[in-house]
Amino acid sequence: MSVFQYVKPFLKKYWPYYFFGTLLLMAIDGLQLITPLVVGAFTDALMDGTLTRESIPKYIIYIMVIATGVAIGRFGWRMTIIKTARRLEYWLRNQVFTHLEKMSLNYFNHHKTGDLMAHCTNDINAVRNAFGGGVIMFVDAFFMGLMTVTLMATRIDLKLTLVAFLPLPLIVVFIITLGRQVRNRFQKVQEAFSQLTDVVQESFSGIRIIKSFVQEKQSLNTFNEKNENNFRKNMHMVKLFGFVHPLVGFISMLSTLIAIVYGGRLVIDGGITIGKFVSFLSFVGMLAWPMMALGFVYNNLQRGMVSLKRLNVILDTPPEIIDLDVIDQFIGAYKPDASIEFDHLTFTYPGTDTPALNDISFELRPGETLAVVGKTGSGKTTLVNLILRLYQVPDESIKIGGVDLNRIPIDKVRSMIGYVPQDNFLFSRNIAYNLRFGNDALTEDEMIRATKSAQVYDEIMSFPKAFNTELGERGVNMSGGQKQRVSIARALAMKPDIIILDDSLSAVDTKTEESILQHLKEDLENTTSILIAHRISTIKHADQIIVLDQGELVEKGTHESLLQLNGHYADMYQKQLLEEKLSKE
Ligand SMILES: Nc1ncnc2c1ncn2[C@@H]1O[C@H](COP(=O)(O)OP(=O)(O)OP(=O)(O)O)[C@@H](O)[C@H]1O
Repeated sequence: MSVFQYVKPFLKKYWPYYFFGTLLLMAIDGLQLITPLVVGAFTDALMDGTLTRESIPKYIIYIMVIATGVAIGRFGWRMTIIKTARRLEYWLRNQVFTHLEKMSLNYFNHHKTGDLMAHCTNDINAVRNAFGGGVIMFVDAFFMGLMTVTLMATRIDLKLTLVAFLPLPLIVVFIITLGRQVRNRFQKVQEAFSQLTDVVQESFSGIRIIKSFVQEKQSLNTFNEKNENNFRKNMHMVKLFGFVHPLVGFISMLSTLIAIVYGGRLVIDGGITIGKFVSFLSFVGMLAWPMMALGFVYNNLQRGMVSLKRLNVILDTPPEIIDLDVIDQFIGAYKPDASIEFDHLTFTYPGTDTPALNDISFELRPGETLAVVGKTGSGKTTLVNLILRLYQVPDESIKIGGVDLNRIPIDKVRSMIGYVPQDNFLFSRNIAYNLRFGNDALTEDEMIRATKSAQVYDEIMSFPKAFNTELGERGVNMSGGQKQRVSIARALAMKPDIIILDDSLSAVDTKTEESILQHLKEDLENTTSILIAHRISTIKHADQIIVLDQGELVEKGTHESLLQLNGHYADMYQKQLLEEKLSKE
C-alpha cells in the first residue's frame, strides 16, 4: 500500500492550491533573480560613466516593483501552500481521532494515552511540515538553484559558473548523508516525547494516589528522568544541526573564494565587466541557500514520511467491533425489546488464555432486575462490558430482544443502555453538561427529576452555581458518593431501556441506597436493570440473582432460593450479617 493512501483523497481535492502556489513561488524566484542583474547594470553604468541623475529613479523603480511583486507573491503562496498544509493537518487529525474513537476498549488497553497523543500532535505536525514548508522549500530551492545557475552561465560566464559551482553540490550530498542520522534521532525524539507525555498525563490523573502515598518525590524523579531523556534526545538533534550550518557556510565560502580569485582575474583580463563580477558574487551568495534547502527538504520529507507511516499504522488497524450483517429492520427508529439472554457465553480477553467468563447462560425479561454478585475478579464487569459491546462478543451468545447482539447496530445497543461505570467518570465541564451527556434534549425539569431520584439534587442545589457548577478534572471537587450519584442521574436521564449499575451504590449509606432503588423502580418501570453489588441489601429484592466465581456461573435464583441452597450466596449473606452485628457491638 502506498504511504499516501490516506492523504490521496485530500490531495486529489486540493492539488490546484499546490499548483498555483508553486507557480507563484517560481514567479517570485524569477523576480528575485532580477535584482542582482539590476545592481550589476547599475554598477556598470556607474563605472563606464553612463549613469546620470535622471536614470537613477529608473533603478529605484525597478527594485521597488520587484520588491512589491515579491511581497504580493509571498502572501499568495502562503495563502495557497501553507493554508492547504494547515487544512491537511486539520483533516488528518480529524481522520485519526474519528478512527481512534471507533476502536474497542481492547485497543486502548494496549496503547498508551501518551503515545496516542504524540501521534495526534507530533506526527501530524511533521506531516504538515512536509506538505507545507517541505513543498515550498523544494520548489524554491530547485527553481532558485536552477535559474541562478542558468543566469550565471548565460548572462555572465559559463566557465566561471562551472568552477565556482563545483564545491556546492557537496552541501546536498553532505546533508542527505546525514538524513539517516536525522531519521534515527528524530524517531528517538518522538519516542522520548511520547514517554514524557505519558508520565505527565499519568501523574496528573493519578495525583490523588501520588499525594496520599506521599510519592511526590518519586513521581518527580520519574518525570525528571523522562524530561532529561527528552532533553538529551533533542540535544542530539541540535548537535547534528549545529554541525550542519558551519559546514555549509564553509563550503559556500569555498565557492565565493573561487569566484573572487577566478572572477577577479577575468575582470583584470577584460573577460567580464566589474558589474557582471558584482552580480556573480551576489548569485554565488544566493546559491548556498538552495543547496542547503535541497538537503533539508530531503530530511523534512523523510520525517514527514516516517510520521505518515506511523499514522497509517493507526488508520490501517480496523476497529475490532463493527456493524456487520446488521438486520435491516434496525434501520430507522426500530429497536428490540429489553429482554436479555446469555446463551452459553464463553469469553476470553484478547491476548489472554483463560476465559474471563465460561459457559454463562441466563435469561432476563423486559423490566426485570438481575443482580450479579461474586468475588473480585470473578467476571462481573466483563459481563456488562459485553452487553455494551465494548469487546467483541462471540456470535449468538448474547441476545437482546431475541436478536443476536452482533446483528444490532452498535449505537442502537448502546443508546438503549444507561451505564453507570465503576469509576464514575465525569467530564471536567459543568454538572448540566454531564447530565445531558446521553440525552441532549434533557429539560431542566427532567434534570431535577433525575437528580432527585439519584438522591443528589439537594447537594447540587447547595453548590453556588447549582447545575452550572464546573467540575474539576475528573470531578475532583465532588465527593466520591456525589460523583456516584451524579453518574446514576446521568444514566437515569437517558430514560434507558436497560440500566446497568456496576458497583454504583458502594459509596452511599443503606438508607440512601434504598431510596435510589425505590426511585429506579418507579421511574424506570419497564426498564431491565442489572445491578452489580456486594451488599445483600442492594440485591435481595432482585428478580434474579446470579453468583459468579472465577468466570463460572455457580448459582442462580432469588434471594430466598439461594439462601436455601446454602452455597456461595448463603455464605456471603452469613458473613455480612456477622459483620453488621460486629460493627454494631
Ligand atoms: N482488559 C482485560 N484484559 C485481560 N484480562 C482482563 C481485562 N479486564 C479484566 N480482565 C480479567 O478478567 C477477569 C474478570 O475481571 P472483571 O473486571 O470482570 O471482574 P469483576 O468481577 O468485575 O471484579 P471487581 O469486583 O474487582 O470489579 C479478571 O481475572 C481480570 O484480571
